[in-house]
Amino acid sequence: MKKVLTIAGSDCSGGAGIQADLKTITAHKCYGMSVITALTAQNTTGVYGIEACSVDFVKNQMDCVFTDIFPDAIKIGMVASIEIIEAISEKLKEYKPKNIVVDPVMVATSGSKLLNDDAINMLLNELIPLSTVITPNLFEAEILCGFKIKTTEDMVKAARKIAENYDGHILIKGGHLEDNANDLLFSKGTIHWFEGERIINSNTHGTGCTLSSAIASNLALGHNIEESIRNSKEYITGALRANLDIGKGSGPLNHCYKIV
Ligand SMILES: Nc1ncnc2c1ncn2[C@@H]1O[C@H](COP(=O)(O)OP(=O)(O)OP(=O)(O)O)[C@@H](O)[C@H]1O
Ligand SMILES: Cc1ncc(COP(=O)(O)O)c(N)n1
Repeated sequence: MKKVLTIAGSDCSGGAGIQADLKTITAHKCYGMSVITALTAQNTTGVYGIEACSVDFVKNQMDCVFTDIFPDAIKIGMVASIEIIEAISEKLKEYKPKNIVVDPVMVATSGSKLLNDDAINMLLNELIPLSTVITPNLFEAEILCGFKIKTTEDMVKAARKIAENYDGHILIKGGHLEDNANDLLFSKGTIHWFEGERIINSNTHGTGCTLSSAIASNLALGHNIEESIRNSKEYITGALRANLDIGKGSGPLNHCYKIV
């Protein structure tokens, strides 16, 4: 069985973060493992508290995973602080795993900050260079490229700008576009669109986490980057279509739609 590690924050309500990742990894019939960077007290209506893990404890978790069950792919989500980013980078350089998907999580859908402002440069300079693919949403891509993104043309310009300082694959997600949910893959100068019909469903808590852990699972299973994104987009579309409606705010996805 292929092994997939998620390095992310915990969402006690199960919709995003570690919990969404492990559900997604399991739905892909891979073995899921987790390194928790922070605990969040959150639900579908908002984030009500964050307790970051100590740096030593993040390193301890990473050592436990890497020295015993070496992952075939890794998804990195909420990393919380400069110190935690440094710890993760140090351990990735030590163990040199392949297939690293970085979802540069900055702000929750509900508007709460999940990354300290002073940590953005560290994310850019330390963690992103170690990744195979990054999966910013429109807001995160704006921070990475330095200008506003409103249209699909802007998405291409943003990807070109980000690629000036980054060698890997860039997937800019169009979930927050006004019309279709089209995602752009920019790989070494080549543009590839993954078109997605917008599904009318306000329950989108954890879509970014789900997509990035689905991509990591597909890479672990041996698919190339384009196949991995195509399969992951299909997975997320199904999970949105399956229309789970729980909680008082923007609810989670339905990961059970494919499980027998
Ligand atoms: N209403 C929708 N219909 C179809 N696909 C969607 C919809 N909303 C998001 N997606 C898809 O879900 C994936 C995640 O994109 P999105 O832009 O929502 O990421 P995100 O903002 O990081 O997610 P999160 O809400 O977890 O922060 C993308 O493939 C996007 O196209
Ligand atoms: C622990 C954690 N990680 C990531 C997100 C982003 O997901 P969303 O934007 O859907 O709230 C989150 N809310 N919580």
